[in-house]
Amino acid sequence: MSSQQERVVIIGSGNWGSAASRLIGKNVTKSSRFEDRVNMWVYEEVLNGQKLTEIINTQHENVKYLPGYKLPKNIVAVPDIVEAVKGATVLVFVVPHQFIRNLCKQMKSAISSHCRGISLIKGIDFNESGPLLITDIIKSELNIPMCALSGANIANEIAAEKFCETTIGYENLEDGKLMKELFHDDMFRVGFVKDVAGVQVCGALKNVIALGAGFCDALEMGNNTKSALMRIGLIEMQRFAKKYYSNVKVETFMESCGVADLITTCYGGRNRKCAEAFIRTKKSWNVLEEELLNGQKLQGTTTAKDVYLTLKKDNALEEFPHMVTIYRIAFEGLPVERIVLDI
Ligand SMILES: NC(=O)c1ccc[n+]([C@@H]2O[C@H](COP(=O)([O-])OP(=O)(O)OC[C@H]3O[C@@H](n4cnc5c(N)ncnc54)[C@H](O)[C@@H]3O)[C@@H](O)[C@H]2O)c1
Ligand SMILES: O=P(O)(O)OC[C@H](O)CO
Repeated sequence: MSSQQERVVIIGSGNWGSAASRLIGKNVTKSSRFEDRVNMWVYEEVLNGQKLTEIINTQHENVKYLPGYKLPKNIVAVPDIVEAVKGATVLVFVVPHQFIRNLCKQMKSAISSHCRGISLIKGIDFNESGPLLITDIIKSELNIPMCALSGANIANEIAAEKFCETTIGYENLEDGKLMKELFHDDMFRVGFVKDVAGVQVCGALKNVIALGAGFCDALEMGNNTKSALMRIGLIEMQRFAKKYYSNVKVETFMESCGVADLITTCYGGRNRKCAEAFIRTKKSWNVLEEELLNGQKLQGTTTAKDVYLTLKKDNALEEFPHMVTIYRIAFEGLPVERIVLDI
């Protein structure tokens, strides 16, 4: 190991975190630019009496979040976040968005000034002044430059090495190229846009539109209806991006992180699945998350709520009728048929 080499650390080990570790673990060994060993911070839990970190480090499989796929042996599960990030020069953030702030606070003291990061997180945070990008939260906590990666990327399909594309949003092209080396492969094609905000707004808001797609599926409305809702959703995603991030590029919505992710998530994602079940079973979101996702997390419900509250505060509900209807069906008992009638 040379001291010039990049030390990569993955923060998170869920479904996507584990699938991403397969790409990263393989790619670091192909280039002398990187150390071979990659620490993966794991939120520790015990399965049948054995710690998840021990299972990963001995069986090389995340049997809970990505069963059936081996992780490369150079991926090392570490339960202590400060120990995991020690000496890191590249941080890959891939946790459900609600945990990011707390994790940054925990690791802050161990992060060096020459570190760079990339967020694979699809979510957004909000405070009284408006929406907050996950990369901006990380930047403000850790003071490191950030890229974002998002795309039509259902983790299990990537683990199965089925072809897909993704998009890296960068501010500094050299950082973008470094991140591309970590992820790109014949079956996982990386594209670039100089639009960190656009990539993340797409990734967060498609989760809200996916709830609408699930409601539509519960109504058995068919493909034409779902396509109409997706088209309207895409327009509202763009409108939201322009309203809060004036530099977002319209081309970003044509990349994998935009229209392609919207399509994949409205057909194959967890948000769609839980939203259909929400209507069919009348169970609460928490119960459905617990029953259907085996520890994986829903992002769309929190985002739908935060988007709604932000738009309400800004007197902008009328500009976003589809996202408002989705919120009201999800949280205010609005009849599901309104998903179509409100168009
Ligand atoms: N799964 C996918 O197909 C996919 C694809 C692209 C992007 N994403 C995005 O990637 C991000 C991570 O999702 P994922 O699918 O890897 O995770 P996941 O939903 O599969 O798993 C949840 C993870 O959260 C961890 N966790 C639980 N409680 C925690 C706590 N208190 N603090 C910290 N961590 C805790 C669990 O250990 C687990 O690793 C999300 O923003 C998601 O939207 C997911
Ligand atoms: O399962 P979802 O709904 O969180 O979506 C997964 C990915 O974001 C699809 O690209």
